[in-house]
This record gives sequence, structure tokens and C-alpha cells, in this order.
Amino acid sequence: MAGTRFAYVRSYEQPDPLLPNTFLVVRVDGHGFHRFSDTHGFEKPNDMRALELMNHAAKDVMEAYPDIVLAFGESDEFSFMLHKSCTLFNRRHSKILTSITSHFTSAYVFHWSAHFPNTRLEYPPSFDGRVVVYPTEREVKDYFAWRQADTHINNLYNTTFWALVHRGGLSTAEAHSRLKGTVSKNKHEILFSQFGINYNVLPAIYRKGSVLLRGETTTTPGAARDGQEGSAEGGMLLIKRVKYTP
Ligand SMILES: Nc1nc2c(ncn2[C@@H]2O[C@H](COP(=O)(O)OP(=O)(O)OP(=O)(O)O)[C@@H](O)[C@H]2O)c(=O)[nH]1
Ligand SMILES: [Mg+2]
Repeated sequence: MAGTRFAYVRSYEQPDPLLPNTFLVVRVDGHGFHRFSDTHGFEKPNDMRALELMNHAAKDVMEAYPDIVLAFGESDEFSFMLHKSCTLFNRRHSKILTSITSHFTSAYVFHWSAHFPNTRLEYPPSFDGRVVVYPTEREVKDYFAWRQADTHINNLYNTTFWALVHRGGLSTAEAHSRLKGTVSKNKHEILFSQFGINYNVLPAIYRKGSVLLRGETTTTPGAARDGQEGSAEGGMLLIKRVKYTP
């Protein structure tokens, strides 16, 4: 193409480098997963198969991109942190974002049948993605703390909501209004006094999300459910709490 009269169009492609020497966080999020989870019969409020499929896709992404040192997942989202000095694709924004989002999506589809052996994939799921650039460790730690706080808030709400519906016989509208204006303590009380559920002993993967760390010490992916440590191949760590050592 070079040298033709058409070649000038190339100059319309703009460079899009991400700021050097900053932490990069790529977050992918399932597109329309409210519908997707309904169509595919995900259990409410948490479907272990779906969470493990997300973790599996994230592990594949980490194996494909060694610059990712930490990942955190909950619900239909996963955040990947690339280290500060990463030079992947010369730090081109669109290249990094689309490659990771695309790899995650195809890995999700690729491993679908291993996690949902009896559920046909009805249509192609997709994920959106964004890159956020953080200048210091403080923002990065706060970022992951924010996502984990979100996991906790959503899970406590959803667990109480579905207990009221499934076990308390309330309609979804009634459960909504029962929970309106309640704080965390009230939800713990409803769960315990009405349904005998001690929220704090529910699987950690539901309450705190999944963490994958690149490192020597590892725990088995399933261990996040009961917080036990063990060893696994692949150099991946799944723990119940965000631990980040720069
Ligand atoms: N039943 C069930 N649903 C889940 C589970 N994990 C995620 N979901 C669904 O996925 C949704 C994720 O939230 P959002 O990302 O805000 O909703 P979304 O429909 O994907 O919308 P967009 O991300 O804006 O496209 C939840 O609201 C649930 O409906 C699960 O384990 N069980
Ligand atoms: Mg979503």
C-alpha cells in the first residue's frame, strides 16, 4: 500500500500511548449479564459454576499476558493490574484493552462447557472493557478495596433479598421494599433471625470475590470457598482478601 495515493489514510490513525510508569488496570465486565444469567439459568444470588468460569478465563488471560501481576473478580467483572514498568504493545491503549478483553471473552466461551456441561450456550456472550491509569500504589490499593467493598455490599444485599424470596415467600417487589433503607446490620439480622444464616461463614468467594496473584506461593482455586491454603500449579493464587505487595 505504501506509495499509493491511498496511503495517506494511515495518518488518520492516531497514536494512543498510556502514560509511562503508571499502574494500568484493565476491567472487563459482562455485557447484559442480567439477561445472560437468566437465559442460562444461573443460580441466585451466586452461581459457583459461573464464578469458576470467570476465574478460569481470568487465569488464561494471566497466562497469556505475563505483565499482569494481579487480578480481582466478582460477579460478571474482572480487573487486571499490569505492573508499572510494563511495555506491553508499547503501552498502546487500544491494543492492550482490546487484546485482553477479547482474550477474556474467547476463554469464557472456550471453557463454557467445562463449567456448564449440561447447559447449551444460547448466544455469544460479550464483555466491555476499560483501562484506568493509576499513578501511585495508594490509588491502586484503593481501587481494589473499592471493588471488594462493592462485592461485599452487593452480595449482602443479594443474599438477603433472595433469602426473603426463596425462603421467606416474599415476592421480589416485597423483598425490595423490605430491604429499603436497611443498613448492613439489619440485613445480617434478617438473615440470622429469620433464616438461621450466619453471613460470615458463607463461602469467601461470594463475600470477598476472587484474587489471582502471580507468585510462587499458591492456593488452590477452590480453596477460596473455605479460605484454606494449599498449592496449585500455574503460579496463581486465589485468596479471600486483596493482598498487594508492589
Ligand atoms: N443469578 C446470577 N446472576 C448473576 C451472577 N453473577 C452475575 N449475575 C448477573 O449479572 C449482573 C451483573 O451486573 P451488571 O454488570 O451491572 O449488569 P449487566 O446486565 O451485565 O449490564 P451491563 O454491564 O451494563 O451490560 C447482575 O446484576 C446479575 O443479574 C450469579 O452468580 N448469579
Ligand atoms: Mg455487566
